[in-house]
Amino acid sequence: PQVTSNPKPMHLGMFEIGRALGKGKFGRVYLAKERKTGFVCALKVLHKNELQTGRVETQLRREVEIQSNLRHPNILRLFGHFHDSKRVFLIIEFAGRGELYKMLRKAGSFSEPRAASYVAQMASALSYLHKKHVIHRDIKPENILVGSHGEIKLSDFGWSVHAPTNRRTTLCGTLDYLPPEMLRGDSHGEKVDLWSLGVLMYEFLCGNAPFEDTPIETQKRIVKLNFKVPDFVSPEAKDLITRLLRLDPDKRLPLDQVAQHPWILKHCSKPQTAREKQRNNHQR
Ligand SMILES: Cc1cc(Cn2cc(-c3c(Cl)cnc4nc(-c5cn(C)nc5C)[nH]c34)cn2)no1
Repeated sequence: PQVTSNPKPMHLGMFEIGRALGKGKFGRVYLAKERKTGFVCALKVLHKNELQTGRVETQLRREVEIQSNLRHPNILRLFGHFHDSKRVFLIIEFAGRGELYKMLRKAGSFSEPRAASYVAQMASALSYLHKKHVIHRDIKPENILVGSHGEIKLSDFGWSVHAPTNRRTTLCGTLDYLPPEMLRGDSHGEKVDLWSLGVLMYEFLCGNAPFEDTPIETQKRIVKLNFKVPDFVSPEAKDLITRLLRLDPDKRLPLDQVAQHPWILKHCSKPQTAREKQRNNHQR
């Protein structure tokens, strides 16, 4: 829906509701079409009573506040929101190819060119976020969707905050992606997303997270940096993973150097236009 200068109140009747696309802890997501314009979107329906018991209203408010102001090709758009007596509705960009983690589970692991393309797109999205001093804090395959041209879309800003900060809400879900400073409850900054990018890249290439274990063992392995990159991973990819998975946040490779890393350049150099090919051939 185009946001007009005099926005009319939004309500459920504006939308034709289609099939369920997925479900999360506090509700479901449906395919939806705005009746007036035919605009297709995803409508996330959350139940107020469950939000209250889950004490996640603050996170939801933050998710709406942060995500509605973001504009980047690799960040899922939040176009607007409205509510009725029982439910909150988020009008979200529809990602045409669905959830990345389902693709990862089906494929087992991704090829190095495919993983490099995803890591490069993530680095671009995170660089945009960090320039706005927003940290995502919950980078994992489950929070990445895929657009209709195969581009990735970072979503679920329920854990995002403005840096620096420390955590006030109890952690829930997998610990696999948490950096040591968040496990310790220390104050932390944008560099937590660099650690999670390293965990994400490892999982893309290996099919499992580097510190995957029982919750207690995972925490011990994270703080001791106890992981091994399998031999089938190329030396360049292993180099990038080890430059991101550093206990000291200040030693993690900055995003602009991630984008320029040999492994990324090897797989992601943009295809040359015919003119560029012609010019390069003349220069040989
Ligand atoms: C509640 C709740 C559920 C979820 C997880 N979730 C996200 C979606 C979703 C969104 Cl938000 C936007 N676009 C989507 N496109 C799909 C999709 C496309 N195909 C071909 N298959 C699927 C599935 N899902 C989308 C659905 N569930 N987070 O909070």
